[in-house]
Amino acid sequence: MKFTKMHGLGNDFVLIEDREEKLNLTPKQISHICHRHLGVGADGLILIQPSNKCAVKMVFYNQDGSRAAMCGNGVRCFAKYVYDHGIVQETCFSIETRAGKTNVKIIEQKNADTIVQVNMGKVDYNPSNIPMNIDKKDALDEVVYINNQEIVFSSVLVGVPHSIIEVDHLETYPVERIGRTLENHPLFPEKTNVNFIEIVNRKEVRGVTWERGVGLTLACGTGACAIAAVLKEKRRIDSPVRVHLPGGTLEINFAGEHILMTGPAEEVFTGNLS
Ligand SMILES: N[C@@H](CCC[C@H](N)C(=O)O)C(=O)O
Repeated sequence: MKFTKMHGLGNDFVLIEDREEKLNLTPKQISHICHRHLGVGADGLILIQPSNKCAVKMVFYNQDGSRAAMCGNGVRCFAKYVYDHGIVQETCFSIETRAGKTNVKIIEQKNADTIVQVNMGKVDYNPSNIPMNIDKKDALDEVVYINNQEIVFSSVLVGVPHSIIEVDHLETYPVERIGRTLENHPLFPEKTNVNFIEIVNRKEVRGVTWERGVGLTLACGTGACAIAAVLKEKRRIDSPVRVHLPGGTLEINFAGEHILMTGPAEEVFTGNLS
């Protein structure tokens, strides 16, 4: 089975063409392929399938084999792959995902990277859609206690559930412990991704993401959009905002209620799975 390894700001993926939709990979096989020692090594696995609604369909799995509706860095890699391999010929096209139709634009080739802009759609603030077990109109500035420590967080849906926690110092904050605990908190029946942020100024934010089904990653595209959306809602930033992540920077713009995410995608190597 042929595969291509790609990444977007260090958030890395194994891409496999499944044009006949016959690949029935089990969660165990997916986590084996993504395993850093026993497999290719990746944060997620992406299948490229045909679509009768859009130009092409992206099926996304996390490193642990769980399915996710959307992946921001993954969709940029996917867009680069289908464009470079002639599966689509246009520079602007639509991709079917479990979160709906996503429009992408191949912007430019910059050294090894292709810069891709993705219309990530509207952010959903309704807790029942996140989903979250609270009876409120939004989940901004909620409080939980983890080991008697008060944690203030906001949650939204950007195709997948995201929670945002503002901290004083990203470098010293216990991101793994709090991330894992909030990911699995009973408030979130389908778990949550957790983003820790420090606001630099009205145009720049630093962040790190604990991803559902993965753990700490070098970047998270949907996470960067969730961070920008929550901070804009609270009038703490202005569009466009640059979200600096351990693997690099994403630019997030607002076009009305839609979020535009711009960033790189790079192919690393190809191979065959035994
Ligand atoms: N890395 C992604 C998000 C992937 C899905 C996430 N782990 C989930 O389960 O919701 C991104 O770049 O958006």
